Amino acid sequence: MTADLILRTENLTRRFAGFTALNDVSVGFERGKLTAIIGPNGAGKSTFFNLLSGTFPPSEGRVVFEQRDLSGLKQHEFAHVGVSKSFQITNIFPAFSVLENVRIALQARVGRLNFWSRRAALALDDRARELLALVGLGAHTRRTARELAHGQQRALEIAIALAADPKLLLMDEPTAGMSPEETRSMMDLIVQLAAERTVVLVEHKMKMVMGISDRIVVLHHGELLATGKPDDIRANDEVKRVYLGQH
Ligand SMILES: Nc1ncnc2c1ncn2[C@@H]1O[C@H](COP(=O)(O)OP(=O)(O)OP(=O)(O)O)[C@@H](O)[C@H]1O
Repeated sequence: MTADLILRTENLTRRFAGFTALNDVSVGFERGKLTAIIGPNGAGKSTFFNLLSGTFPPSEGRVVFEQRDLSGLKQHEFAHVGVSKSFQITNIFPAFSVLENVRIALQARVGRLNFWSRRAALALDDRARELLALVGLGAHTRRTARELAHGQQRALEIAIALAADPKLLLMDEPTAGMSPEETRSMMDLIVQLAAERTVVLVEHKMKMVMGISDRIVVLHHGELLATGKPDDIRANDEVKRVYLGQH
């Protein structure tokens, strides 16, 4: 049986001034699954993420989402085709309330026309509250975004990414800089989100994603080292060798 792939890369390559950060990576991502892209420092994970999310174009090869070649698509067009991302860097309006931050993201999606109808505005508020409840911020809707703890700001970014109702959610090191407690609740949230949509996340810490991912993609020196189920990856000698001494 062939897997139902929502996203695949074909010979994806990215060079920076002659240095090849990602080399000839062809890999598929299954629909409805949680896939983690892992690899040691400098493996090419961020480069891969930025190519998947359209931050910059490949030097060679292509990214295909639902049979559509995304090459040449502008950054904002990714959300329109169903791909949203949550960044490592915060992407929120710090002076606005938590609710407003999500409402603005929802507004961007429905367009200007509906904005002046009171009913439409209330529907947006309801949806924003729903998304905030989903990410665990239901009790914080009126606070300004800058008042939130780091982990809560990351959760807010996710609510903003979900406002586009993506088929595919891309996350770059979602637990970076988090306390152990924040990390645990973020992992729970990721599992919950992955139950309803395809999630691809980049993560430096291998142990953390092993327990929650359906599939793992391992990069090393910009190349695809292995791909498979967590158990296969754990047992893979090359992966063990690459990670030895790292943790
Ligand atoms: N804009 C750039 N210009 C030049 N070299 C770059 C650029 N971006 C990345 N690189 C190089 O490409 C390689 C892969 O970097 P990348 O950030 O993709 O790795 P990574 O796996 O995300 O690493 P880390 O876990 O340390 O974040 C590194 O050697 C890096 O120095």
